Amino acid sequence: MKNAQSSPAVDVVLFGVLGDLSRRKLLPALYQLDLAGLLDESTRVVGVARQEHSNQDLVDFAKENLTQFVKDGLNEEVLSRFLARLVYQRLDFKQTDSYVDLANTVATDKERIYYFSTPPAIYGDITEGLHKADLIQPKDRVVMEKPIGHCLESSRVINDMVSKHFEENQIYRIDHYLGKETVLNLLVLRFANSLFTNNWDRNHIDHIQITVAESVGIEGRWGFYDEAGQMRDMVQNHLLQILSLLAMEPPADLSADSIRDEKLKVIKALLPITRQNIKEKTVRGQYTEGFLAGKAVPGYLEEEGANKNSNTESFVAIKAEIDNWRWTGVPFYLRTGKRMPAKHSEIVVHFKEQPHNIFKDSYADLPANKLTIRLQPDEGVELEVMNKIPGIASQMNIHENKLDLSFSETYENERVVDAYERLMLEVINGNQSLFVRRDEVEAAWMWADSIIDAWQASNDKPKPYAAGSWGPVSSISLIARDDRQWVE
Ligand SMILES: NC(=O)C1=CN([C@@H]2O[C@H](COP(=O)(O)OP(=O)(O)OC[C@H]3O[C@@H](n4cnc5c(N)ncnc54)[C@H](OP(=O)(O)O)[C@@H]3O)[C@@H](O)[C@H]2O)C=CC1
Ligand SMILES: O=C1O[C@H](COP(=O)(O)O)[C@@H](O)[C@H](O)[C@H]1O
Repeated sequence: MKNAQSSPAVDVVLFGVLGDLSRRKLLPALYQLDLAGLLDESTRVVGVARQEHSNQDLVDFAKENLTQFVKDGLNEEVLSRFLARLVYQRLDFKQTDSYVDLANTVATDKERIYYFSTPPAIYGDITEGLHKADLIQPKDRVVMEKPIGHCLESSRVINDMVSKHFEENQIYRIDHYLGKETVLNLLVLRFANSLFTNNWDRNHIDHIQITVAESVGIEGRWGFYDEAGQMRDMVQNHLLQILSLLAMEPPADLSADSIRDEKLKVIKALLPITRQNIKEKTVRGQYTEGFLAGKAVPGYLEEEGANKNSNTESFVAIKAEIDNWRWTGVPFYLRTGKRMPAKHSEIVVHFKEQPHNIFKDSYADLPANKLTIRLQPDEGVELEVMNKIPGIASQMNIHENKLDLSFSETYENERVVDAYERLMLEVINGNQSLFVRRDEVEAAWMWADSIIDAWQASNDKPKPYAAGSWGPVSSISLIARDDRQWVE
């Protein structure tokens, strides 16, 4: 189908097509683009994996997973059009001499998008294999999933190997939080509203809380997750990306590098957390058995495939500080964890209190204004303000109220697009703005590595918290020490 935005005809080559990310997110995202008429009629999806399978097996696999993961049901006509785009190619990604097989499958007359949905340790092998089979042209692009590496050093090795054969303008380091509607809206909220633009600094803001809570556990991903933990899986990438968009200086424009330059400065200005201050600045936790939505769930150490002695954290809370003109003295409290009471991610900006209260008779302690940005679910923006209660009494009766902009109510005819859909389209169209540059990844690792090193050196075990709770008690103390509390 020719589309209104006329995206180019491409071959999307999905390495790891039978994996978890592909079946839950990537194939559904591509289907949705097809449904929206955003794929060129000759665009194909070449699924690559190491088992022997036929094209029909891939079609059956895709159909089963699209049925499960595409919300709002499937359109039969679009489904058959989409399934007809699929081609399967068997390949052991580590056998770098065997990519000639792939060369016989992918198109030579189209731009190619190589999507690495595999463990990052083999990104280098895949790049080498593609190079040896002469499968990299200047217009081709590569998408690398996060986390890139396990630490700064391993991320450098991986980036070096990929950069040997791809230029930086061909490399799309994906952080799917950058494709979320509400995360993108941070730019609009901050830079299209003078109310916020002019009050977004240490003179007006007391502190900021960023919570990314998940109710899921590790979902059968023990092998990957236990090596990573919540710090590498979520903080090093998603939370630092949110933090940097929230805290960056206004970019000159919306171009990829203008935004990335500003984000990088924020990450570089984060005060290091080291062996000296690790205990006061961070808390790490691990869930034990508990209840979620009334259902008993196992603890981390009882998950399928678990090593009972694992000290990997499934929860992290951090008091982060940005050492620059705008933010000195304003803590950013971050917390993220698995098996928390609900999937609930939000940013709460606590403005400073009024210096003086002329409404003491009706309200002794005027609360500060609070801006809540609901990232997911129930996307929206909410501002807590004080308001007069209507009435004839001569005394002013005032109370706290909310200006609430709910996306689902305000834009009821618009679908909230999944992050992977948006990002896949950006790659197809060759726009790097919503992807992460190498220096950002490295600066983020540098900060995260210091925390991980300090945890290892302290030998402390992660603090237990019951599944279905908001994390270990010590995460409450982390913020209470500053006379503040988490917004629940
Ligand atoms: N799952 C998620 O929700 C998210 C994942 N990511 C990232 O996406 C990437 C993929 O993750 P995920 O899908 O969960 O991982 P999976 O392990 O589910 O999938 C990886 C796929 O790569 C294949 N593979 C691994 N090694 C080789 C090899 N040598 N030759 C051929 N195939 C190989 C695996 O094949 P086989 O099945 O035969 O082992 C598997 O199908 C990772 O980098 C992860 O960090 C990022 C965000 C979210
Ligand atoms: O990257 C990852 O993100 C998911 C959470 O993503 P969301 O879009 O559902 O908020 C997380 O569960 C996973 O462990 C991590 O790898």
